[in-house]
Amino acid sequence: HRVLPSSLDNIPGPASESFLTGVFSKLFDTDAWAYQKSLHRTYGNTIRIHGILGEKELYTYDPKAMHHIFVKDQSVFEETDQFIQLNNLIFGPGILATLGEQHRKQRKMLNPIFSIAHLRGMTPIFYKITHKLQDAFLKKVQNGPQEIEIVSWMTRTALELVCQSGLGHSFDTLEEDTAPHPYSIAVKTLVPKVANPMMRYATAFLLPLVSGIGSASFRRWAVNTFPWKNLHDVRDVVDILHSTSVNIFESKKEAMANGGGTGLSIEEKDIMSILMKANMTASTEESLSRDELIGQMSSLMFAAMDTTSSALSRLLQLLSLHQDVQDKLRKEINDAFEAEPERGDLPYDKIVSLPYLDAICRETLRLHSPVIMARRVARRDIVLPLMVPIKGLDGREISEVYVSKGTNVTIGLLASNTNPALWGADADEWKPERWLSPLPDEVIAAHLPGVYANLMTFIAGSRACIGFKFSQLEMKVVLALLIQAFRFSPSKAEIAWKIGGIVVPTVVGGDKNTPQLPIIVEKI
Ligand code: HEM
Repeated sequence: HRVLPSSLDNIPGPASESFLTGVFSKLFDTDAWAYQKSLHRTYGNTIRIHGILGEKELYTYDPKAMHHIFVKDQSVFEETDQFIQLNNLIFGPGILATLGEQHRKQRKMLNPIFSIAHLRGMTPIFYKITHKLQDAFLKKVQNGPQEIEIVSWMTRTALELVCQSGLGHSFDTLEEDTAPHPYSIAVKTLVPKVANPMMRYATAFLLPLVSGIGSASFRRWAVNTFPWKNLHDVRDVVDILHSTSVNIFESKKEAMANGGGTGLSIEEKDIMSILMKANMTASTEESLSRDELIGQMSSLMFAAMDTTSSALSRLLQLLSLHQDVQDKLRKEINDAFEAEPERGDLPYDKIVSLPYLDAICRETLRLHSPVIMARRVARRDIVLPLMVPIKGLDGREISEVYVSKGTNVTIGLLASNTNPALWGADADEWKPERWLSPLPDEVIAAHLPGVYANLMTFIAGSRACIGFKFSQLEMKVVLALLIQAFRFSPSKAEIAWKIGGIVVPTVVGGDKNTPQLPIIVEKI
C-alpha cells in the first residue's frame, strides 16, 4: 500500500501533504469542516487519500459501497487493528474490542437487553434522573435568568442515565455543585487521545513491541518510570475506568449471590444485571468470561456518555438559536403532558412518537452527527461496487473499486447525511420540517444502510450502535422536561464545534481543550 502500484492509483484524490502523515493532519484536524467539504465538492463520493507513511487509503460515502462495507461484506471490512488493540488495552475484551466470533457472541447476549421491551421498562429511571436535572436547573434560575454551562450538565446526565439503567449504579446526585465523577473526567481526557487516528497508529506500532515484554508488574514499572506525561495520563485514566468497573461488578456479583440486588434500579432491570443473569444460564460456549463482562461495563459507559452529551448540547444550542422551533416544540410537549392522566410523565410509546420532537432529533442527528467518520480495514481482497461511478485519472468510468487486503477505508458518516445529491440543495440547513413530509425520492432510492432514519449517524449492520434507541429515549426525555420548564437563549459567547472523535463545542477565545457551551436559561 505504500510503494507498489495499487488499484487506488487511478482514483482521483488530494495530493499528499507530507510523507509522514499524508492528508491526515488536514482530514482529521479538529477544524476539518471546510477541508472535508472541499474534498466532497471536488472529488465526489469516493476518493483516494494518502495516510501514514505514504499509505493509499479509500474514503467513501457512496451508498452502495457503504452497504457492502457495513452489511453485505461486513465480515471483510472489520474494525482496524489499531482500534481493537487500543480499545482492548483501555476497556478490556468488551464489545468495543472484539472481532469475529467473540464479537458475535457478545452482541447476541447484549442485543435483547437494548430492545424496545426493555427500554419501556427502563423509562421510569430516565424520568427519575431527568427530574433531578430539572430541579437542579430550577434552583439555579429561581431568581432570574442565568448563564449555564450546558456540556458538563449534559455529560453528568448522560453518565448517570447509562450508569443507573446500564449498570444499576449511581455516580452523581445531579445536585447543583457536585463535582463531576472522576470517571467522567477520565473519559473526557481519553476521548481525543483514543479517537485520533495518528495516536492510534503510534500505539499500533508501539503496542506489539512492548506488550509481550516481561511480566505485568515489570511493564507497569516501565510505564511508571518512563518520563512521558501523556503515557502517565492514559495510565491513570485506564486505572480509573478499570477499577470503577471492577468495583461495580464485584458489588453486583455479591448482591446477586446473596439473593438481592443493588437496590438502585427498578427490579434490577439494568443492562448489567440482566446480562449477568443471562450469562449464568448460557451454555459454556455462549457465556462470557469475567473480563468480558467487566469490559462491557467500561465499553458501555464510554460509548454512551460523550456521544449523547454532544447530541443533547447541540439540540439545546439549536433550540436556543431558533425560538420559533422551541415554542412549537414546547406546545407539542405541554399538550401531550396535559393529556396524560394526572399530568404524569409520558410513557415510552407516547414520548418516542411525538412527531415534532422526533423531527427535531432526526434533523439534529442528520446535520450534526456526533461521530462524523468510521474506519475499517479490508481483511481480504474484495471488489466494492459503487452506486455513483467516478471518472478515473485515465478518463475511464469506474463503477467498482478493487480493494486489496489491508486497505484502510474511511467512511464519511456526516458526508452521507449531508449529501446534496440525496438530501437536496438545502442539505446543510437545519430544517426539522423536512421530516414531517415524505423524504426525497433520491434518499429512498439510495437504500442507505444506516439503522436509523436513512442516516449513517449510528452506522449500519452488525456493528451498528447498540444504543441508538436508548439514546433516542434519553434525548427525548431530557428535552421534554427541560423545554417544558425553561426557555433557552444564546449567550454572548461565540461557539466553535471541534472534531475530536466526538464533535464537541468550545468557546472561541476560551480553553480550546475544554468542551463548553454557555446558554442562558430562564424559568417559564
Ligand atoms: C447520540 C448518541 C450516540 C451516537 C451518535 C452513537 C454513535 C455510534 C457509532 C457511530 C458507533 C459505531 C462506531 C464504529 O463502529 O466505528 C457506535 C457504536 C456503539 N455504541 Fe453508540 N452512539 C450513541 C449512543 C450510544 C449509547 C447511549 C450507547 C449505550 C447505552 C451506545 C453504545 C454503543 C456500543 C456498545 C457500540 C459498539 C457496538 C459494536 O461494536 O458492536 N451508543 N455508536
